[in-house]
Amino acid sequence: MDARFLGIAELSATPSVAVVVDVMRAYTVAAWAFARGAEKIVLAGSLDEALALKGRHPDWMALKDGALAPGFDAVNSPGQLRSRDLGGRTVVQKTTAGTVGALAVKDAPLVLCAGFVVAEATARLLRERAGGNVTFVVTGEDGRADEDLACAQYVARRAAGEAVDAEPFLRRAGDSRAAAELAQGVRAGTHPEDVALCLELDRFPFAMVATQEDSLMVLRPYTFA
Ligand SMILES: O=C(O)[C@H](CS(=O)(=O)O)OP(=O)(O)O
Ligand SMILES: [Mg+2]
Repeated sequence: MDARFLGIAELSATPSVAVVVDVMRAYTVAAWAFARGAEKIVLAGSLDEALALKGRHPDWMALKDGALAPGFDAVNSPGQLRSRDLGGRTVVQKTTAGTVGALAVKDAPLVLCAGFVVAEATARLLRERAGGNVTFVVTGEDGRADEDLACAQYVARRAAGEAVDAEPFLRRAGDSRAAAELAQGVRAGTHPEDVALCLELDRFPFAMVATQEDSLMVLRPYTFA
């Protein structure tokens, strides 16, 4: 497997396989949403689109990063989301980095969204499905967010079949700017356990696959047989 690690702005051609990484916090939140019963997550391109979707589907749950805003039901916090019952619900998610990264590769034949919580399942799906080039979209900080880069590099090595000690990768993520800002309350819409929840390696057994459905980018869990 040939792995490339690119920021969103560095994406030029449509990759054949894309792994969109957002550890803090979009794809940790998405994984928790599925763990709490959500059926699917629609990745919205803007706050207005998220609100319009919610307007057309009042039973859907609209989620944004930052502070809660009128029309939205939840924020991008795994600590807050993990106590919600989302059984059968559709979530609409709009965040600064994670959802933008997935929409940037929406035409790729295979798009996975990942964080540490689904690292091994993501690597397993890559081992099963991706033989050649894999583009890891490092969504944070123009491709330099160390929590995302560390996770991407870890998954790439596991996908290549290497035995890898996860601890240095998790430590890098824990020392990242995003972790510090979340812990210090610099970012809005947080929970005290958000950083720890984002660093739970393989918390969930499923991968997350995004596909286009009726012009929407829709994320669903992928469970192995
Ligand atoms: O909610 C998050 O952690 C970030 C937004 S911000 O950097 O805190 O403003 O969004 P994400 O797309 O999950 O990185
Ligand atoms: Mg992020």
